Amino acid sequence: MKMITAKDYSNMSEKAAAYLLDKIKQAPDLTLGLATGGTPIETYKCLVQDHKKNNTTYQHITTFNLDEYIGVKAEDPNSYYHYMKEHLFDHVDIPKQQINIPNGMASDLEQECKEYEQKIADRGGIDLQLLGLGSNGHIGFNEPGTAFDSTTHVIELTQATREANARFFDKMEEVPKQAITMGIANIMKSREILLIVSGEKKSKALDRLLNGEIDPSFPASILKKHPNVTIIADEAVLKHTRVPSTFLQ
Ligand SMILES: O=P(O)(O)OC[C@H]1O[C@](O)(CO)[C@@H](O)[C@@H]1O
Repeated sequence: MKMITAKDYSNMSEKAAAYLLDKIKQAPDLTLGLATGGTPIETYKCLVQDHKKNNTTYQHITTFNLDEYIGVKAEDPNSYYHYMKEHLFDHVDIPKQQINIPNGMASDLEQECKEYEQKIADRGGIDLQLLGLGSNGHIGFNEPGTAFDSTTHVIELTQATREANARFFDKMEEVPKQAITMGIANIMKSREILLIVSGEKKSKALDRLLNGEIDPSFPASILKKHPNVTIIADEAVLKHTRVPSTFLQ
C-alpha cells in the first residue's frame, strides 16, 4: 500500500480526481468501481468540472457501484442510484447501459446478486476500485465479520453504520436496515484500489487499517494483502494516525 497525503478534504478530492483522470486517459475503456457516501462527493465534483473544462470522455468507461440500499426506490433521493446521477452520471457523457448499480428493489435479491456477479465477470473484472472507509472498517457495505471470500450479497447494516448514514435521511427510522454490496472478494479482485480517507473521525479506522491485524472483524484490513492499493488521506485524519514509514512515498 502506498500513501499520498493531502492538505484537507478539498485537496484530497482534487488528488483523487487527478488520479482517476490519469487512469482514464491511459485507458479510456476502463472498468471503474465506484463508491458513495460522504467521502467521494467532491472527488466526483472535480471529475465533473474536468469534464466541462477538458472534455474528458466517459463514452467507453464502464462502472460498477459497490452497493445499494434494499427497499429504496431508484428515484428516492437517498438511493445510491440517485446519488450517482446527482453527483456524477448526469454531468458526464457515460452511456446509461455502461452504468451498473445493484438493484435494491429486485423481487429476488439472491438472483440480483448472482446477476451482478455475472456482469462484473462478463466485463472481465474491475480495473480500478474507488473506496471509502467506514468508521467500523467496512468497505462497500461489508460490515465487520463479513467473510473475506464473500461475493455480491445481501448484508444487514450494523447500528453504527445506520447511525453514521442517518445524516442523509430525515429520521433514523428511514435509514435502511439492509443493502446489497459487492463482496470483499470482488474488491480484492480489482486490479487496483484507490482508498480515500478524510477527517479526524476516521483516524481510529485508518490507524487500525495501517497498524492492526488482518482480521474479518475489521474488513478493510484485508487491503494490506492487495498488491496495488493507494491511499489518499488528509492531514485531519493523519494527525491521529500512526503511519508506518513503509507506507509513505
Ligand atoms: O464516506 P462515508 O460517508 O464516511 O462512508 C464510508 C463508506 O460507507 C459507505 O457509505 C457504505 O458503502 C461507502 O459508500 C463509503 O465509502
